[in-house]
Amino acid sequence: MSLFTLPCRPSFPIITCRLSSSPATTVPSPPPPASILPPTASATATATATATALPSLTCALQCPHFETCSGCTHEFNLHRPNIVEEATNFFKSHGVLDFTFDSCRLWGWRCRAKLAIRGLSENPLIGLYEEGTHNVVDIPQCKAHHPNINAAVELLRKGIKELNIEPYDEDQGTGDLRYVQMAVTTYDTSLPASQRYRNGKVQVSLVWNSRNEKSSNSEKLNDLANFLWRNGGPRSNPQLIHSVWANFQTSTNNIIFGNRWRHLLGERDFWEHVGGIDISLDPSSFGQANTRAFDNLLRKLHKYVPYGASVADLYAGAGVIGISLAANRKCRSVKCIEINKESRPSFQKTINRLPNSVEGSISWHNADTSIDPVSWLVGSDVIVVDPPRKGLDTSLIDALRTISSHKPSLKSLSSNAKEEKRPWILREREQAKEGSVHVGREKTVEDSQSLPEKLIYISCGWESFKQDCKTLLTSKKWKLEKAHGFNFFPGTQSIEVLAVFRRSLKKKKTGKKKKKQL
Ligand SMILES: C[S@@+](CC[C@H](N)C(=O)[O-])C[C@H]1O[C@@H](n2cnc3c(N)ncnc32)[C@H](O)[C@@H]1O
Repeated sequence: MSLFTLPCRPSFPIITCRLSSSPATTVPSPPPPASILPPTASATATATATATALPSLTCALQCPHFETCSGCTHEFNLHRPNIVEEATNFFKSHGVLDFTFDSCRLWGWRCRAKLAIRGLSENPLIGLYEEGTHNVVDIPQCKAHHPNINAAVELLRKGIKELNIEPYDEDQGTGDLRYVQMAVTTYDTSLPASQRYRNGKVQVSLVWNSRNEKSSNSEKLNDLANFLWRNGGPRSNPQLIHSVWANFQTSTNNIIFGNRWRHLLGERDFWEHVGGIDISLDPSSFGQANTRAFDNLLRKLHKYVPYGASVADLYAGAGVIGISLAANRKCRSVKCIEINKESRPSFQKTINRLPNSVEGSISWHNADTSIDPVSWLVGSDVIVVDPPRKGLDTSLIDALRTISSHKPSLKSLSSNAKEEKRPWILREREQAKEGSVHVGREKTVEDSQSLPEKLIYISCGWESFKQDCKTLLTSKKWKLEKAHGFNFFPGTQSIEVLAVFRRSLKKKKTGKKKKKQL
């Protein structure tokens, strides 16, 4: 059976709403009647409008899994979650009157999904946990997923049934298949740009309940991978599956991935194009779920970084933000700091593909931002932070709050210098070895001692952002200059924030010393 006769291959909604400014007093539109038809391609719109002007009918989730699945909490007005109101008021109260909100793509936006697999081989459940439980809800028609994730899930379901693959049983610790990660690449330059998104190919990572590929159930794993490849690989038209990976995990905790990864079939490297650069992402590295919205954010971010700046990208993952700045803003130096060592190969591949015209030093450091954060601040003009939902580490917040008191200590300088000898840099095309340093430009003493003038905070956790923002502002060391919101997770009450802070410089005393009165 061809993939396209599968009953659950969804239609492809491509409505895009775009709000350029965010009036604080928008009245939410009433919910649409239950019987409205799903949006169609003819409803495509890219409009600059206020929320009240947009018909809510075109912006409703209309997902059959709403309420049973925990993924979405917000059914109507996807283009403008209520939190935007709160954000607008929050930023206004801190002096930013022109907060903008980009509502981005409303359906089919999720290009990266981790799904649990439970149930029985004859009736597998592939989806998310029901709120507050470990009961998996099947979500074959998820409206958030890129449609090709849903198609790949259906193919996987078919494979599980045909090959009698046993889904994982959490209580017993038995079964074969625990989770699947599906990641879509829309990078295919053989297609016209307008067709690339809808023809995205899916990298499938099967989380297998065994220690490694030599375990007794590994034959089944290979059978399942071959099934996916035979039915969705290059022989199917259009190709659905980009590649198949295995991850081995036997622990009984809730951690999805184990440490062992194996590439099984298809292309090993996964490429995407965002922020003006080609990026490589291995399945073990962090990747943003909403590719299009992330691209919008990066393009906005570029404008806030001066040409030739020296940048520290903290919580960098595979360094996508930092490298994109290096390429677009001709940065003198970019340091990416990331705790997960698995992100290193992706960083290296991305660097190798940069055009030769990108000069300057770009490095990736496997380090914990919370340990000696001052050493990353000193010598940078701009700090970019993109922490997990819980927000900035306390030690980093403290370093930023007391920033001007950081005369670069000998410790900071030497620890930075020490790090500089160890980064995983670099441009393999220049045959740099691990442990060697590529510096496009010698570091000057002046560089090493300067303190950042700008802090750019990218946040996926609104509550922690508000807290961190207030802490920075009450320190009087930072002023909030600009803020933008992006609809990274339509269907939820979450937004991604890009906030720009400028360091308050002490005014120099201009008056002459008063003469002592005689
Ligand atoms: C929201 S992700 C952002 C990744 C990257 N900026 C991107 O957009 O692809 C947060 C990243 O911070 C990393 N991280 C978490 N705690 C960290 C720490 N203490 N020091 C350094 N990196 C950390 C995580 O591993 C993850 O890759």
